Amino acid sequence: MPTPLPAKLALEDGTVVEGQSVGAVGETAGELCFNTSMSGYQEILTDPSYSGQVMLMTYPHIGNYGAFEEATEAPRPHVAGLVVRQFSRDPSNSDMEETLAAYMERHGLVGISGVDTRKLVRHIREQGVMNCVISSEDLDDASLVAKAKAVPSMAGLELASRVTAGEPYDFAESGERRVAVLDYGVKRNILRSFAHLGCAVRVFPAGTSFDDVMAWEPDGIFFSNGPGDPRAMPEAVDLARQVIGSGTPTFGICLGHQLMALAEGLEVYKMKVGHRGANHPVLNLTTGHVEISTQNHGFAVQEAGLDGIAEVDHRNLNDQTVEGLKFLRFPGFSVQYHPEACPGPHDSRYLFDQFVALMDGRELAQPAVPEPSADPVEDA
Ligand SMILES: NC(=O)CC[C@H](N)C(=O)O
Repeated sequence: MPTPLPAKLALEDGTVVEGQSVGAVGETAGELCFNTSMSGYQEILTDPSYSGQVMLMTYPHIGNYGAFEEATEAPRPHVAGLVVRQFSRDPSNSDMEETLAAYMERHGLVGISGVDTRKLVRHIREQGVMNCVISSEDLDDASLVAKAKAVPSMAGLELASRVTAGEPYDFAESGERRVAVLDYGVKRNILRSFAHLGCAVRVFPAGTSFDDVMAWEPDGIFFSNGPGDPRAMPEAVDLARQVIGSGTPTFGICLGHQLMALAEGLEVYKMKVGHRGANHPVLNLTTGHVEISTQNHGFAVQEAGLDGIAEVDHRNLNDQTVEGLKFLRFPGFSVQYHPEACPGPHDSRYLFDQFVALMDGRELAQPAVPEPSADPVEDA
């Protein structure tokens, strides 16, 4: 195996770290984020919500089960770059179609390994999220730091137009009810989740007019996840306002949740450090149960001003931030986290069933949680 080329990671605050090039040789830039998932690197790399973000994986060993199409959330990677502690260059897995290195090279994805990821995470946690550059071409510290400083801030950045569908398309043509998906960078498993529950699913590009969405006669409207700052998306907020005004059942995930909140006059803010991982505890305030959730967001809905507009029905147990809203003025709800998982646990999958119930005009059933067994061996 050839010796990997040297690479550097530079942060806008002047921090520079040396490592080895992984994936494509080249240079990339974006907001440096970290994800605490212990597996699922492919789902993370291909999540369109990560457009414009360089992903640092806190799990120390990445690439160890190779790469395969089935584990992707989109046809290509969307992260701007990858930062890892140890990169597996010679993985072995009967399901893999290629190595992660080959996948990254094929898609021009630049990465760096050999980085003290724990130290960097502690740095970002203390200082707040910041922009960075990874390069295996330019190894001059001052030049790299200057490039990192020049990366536009994520605050105020509209990125959904980069990843939305070019044309409307049917993901599932037939079903008992029709879900119109507003695509700001939708993950495949959200579409699969609706189809699996017997929904016809039509995906509409960002920028589709209210009339064009309604002409399809949807039973429910879904605002998808996606990259960037929702406050820089006035057109999408306007559309959400029209949808809300029509009284059509509405559901939103992550960016979609933020857009629905903005449409109802609530505020969204940029967090010091976002939530990204597959192990974040969320309290369901209706059932009193804790869900272990998948998360990927750097913005959040402000709790102030909710009176008469929405109730917080899910809350993050790490920092108490708003994780879910039940709206009071129209039939709709939204979550900041990811019930579609991919990667992650399925504790929150019931939210898709609840949306189907809302479209059908049925009572929203709460998820059944098994009683813990007295004998831990029985659980195994
Ligand atoms: N996964 C998402 O939809 C992310 C939403 C938004 N871009 C944020 O970072 O908060």
